[in-house]
Amino acid sequence: MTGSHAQEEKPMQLGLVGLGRMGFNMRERLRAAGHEVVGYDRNPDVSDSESLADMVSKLSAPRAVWVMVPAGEPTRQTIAELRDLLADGDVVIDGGNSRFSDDTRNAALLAENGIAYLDCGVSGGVWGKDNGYALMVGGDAKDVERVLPIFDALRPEGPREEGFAHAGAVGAGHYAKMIHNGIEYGLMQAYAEGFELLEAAKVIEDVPSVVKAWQRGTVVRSWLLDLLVRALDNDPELDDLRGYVEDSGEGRWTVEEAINLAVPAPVISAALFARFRSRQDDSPAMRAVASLRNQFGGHAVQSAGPTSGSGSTQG
Ligand SMILES: NC(=O)C1=CN([C@@H]2O[C@H](COP(=O)(O)OP(=O)(O)OC[C@H]3O[C@@H](n4cnc5c(N)ncnc54)[C@H](O)[C@@H]3O)[C@@H](O)[C@H]2O)C=CC1
Ligand SMILES: O=C(CO)[C@H](O)[C@H](O)COP(=O)(O)O
Repeated sequence: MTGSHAQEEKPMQLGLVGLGRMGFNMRERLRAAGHEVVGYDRNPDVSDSESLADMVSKLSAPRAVWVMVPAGEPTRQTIAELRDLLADGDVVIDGGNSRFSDDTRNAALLAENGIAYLDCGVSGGVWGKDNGYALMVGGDAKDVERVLPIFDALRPEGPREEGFAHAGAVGAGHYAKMIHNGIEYGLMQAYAEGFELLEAAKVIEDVPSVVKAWQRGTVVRSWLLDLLVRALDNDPELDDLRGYVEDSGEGRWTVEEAINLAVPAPVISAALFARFRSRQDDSPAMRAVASLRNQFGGHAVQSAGPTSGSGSTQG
């Protein structure tokens, strides 16, 4: 981490649960900023503590604990355990990609023992250690204020408002991160379709050089474009990997919200569905379309060969 934040001056102690791709680097960044981090991970190779209880026992009250484990059951379970290990006046921050609807439940559970709760959407991926993490926080202002030195150490350098937002009450941080990820799906899909079109067009002789040229001065320059350039530097036609794309849930939740709010979100929805399509070897829907065209118009279909899509054409 280069340079410094004016707000970093108050060193804090933090318990950090989950030291994987994100938590491990966050621990590094926090320590580099002068904070004391006591980590716990189920993987003893990276853990500073033997158990969650052991981690908590190494912290001085009032304690702050950041949870950075997989979203869903592992996060809910960790927070339920923290409810019994922590006490009145402590605070828990969930930095994972939890669904915003989990936050009210987690906050209520912790409140039973007087423990405060903040939800924090984190963006920056595995690059955050050096670049900083953009943070979107939900919860009470007084709790946000308490852990501001931690947020300041994690966020990118520069004006706080350009890498940090107290987005609203509990749930607002994860809601903001959900929409961020929905946008991420749409942006990635647009670059991906542009890439495929460039590849398909016979007029373009060097696709990576065109994409690289877009990095400066263009309307479409962005960090995702920079990452595409980086990927094409290593593998100019991206043929070292399969076009199979998983999803974590964030895109689905964004589309669910679009439906709940009756907000048209055709780009994000299409990007989500493109991922589902990427997991199919053949498309039952397209078999139905081909079959119907054949039924009504006698249009040719391809027979299913030993490998889908490679069959012969039938009139
Ligand atoms: N990888 C990314 O780009 C980003 C991930 N996130 C979120 O951050 C969280 C962590 O993600 P990653 O670090 O990528 O995942 P990861 O799978 O690399 O790491 C998760 C870590 O948590 C540990 N763990 C799992 N259950 C545990 C438990 N009950 N107690 C203690 N440790 C436990 C695992 O051993 C592992 O080291 C997830 O909620 C994810 O959605 C958020 C922003 C970006
Ligand atoms: O939050 C992230 C980036 O901002 C994570 O990388 C997340 O896993 C991306 O979402 P998905 O796995 O659904 O593509």
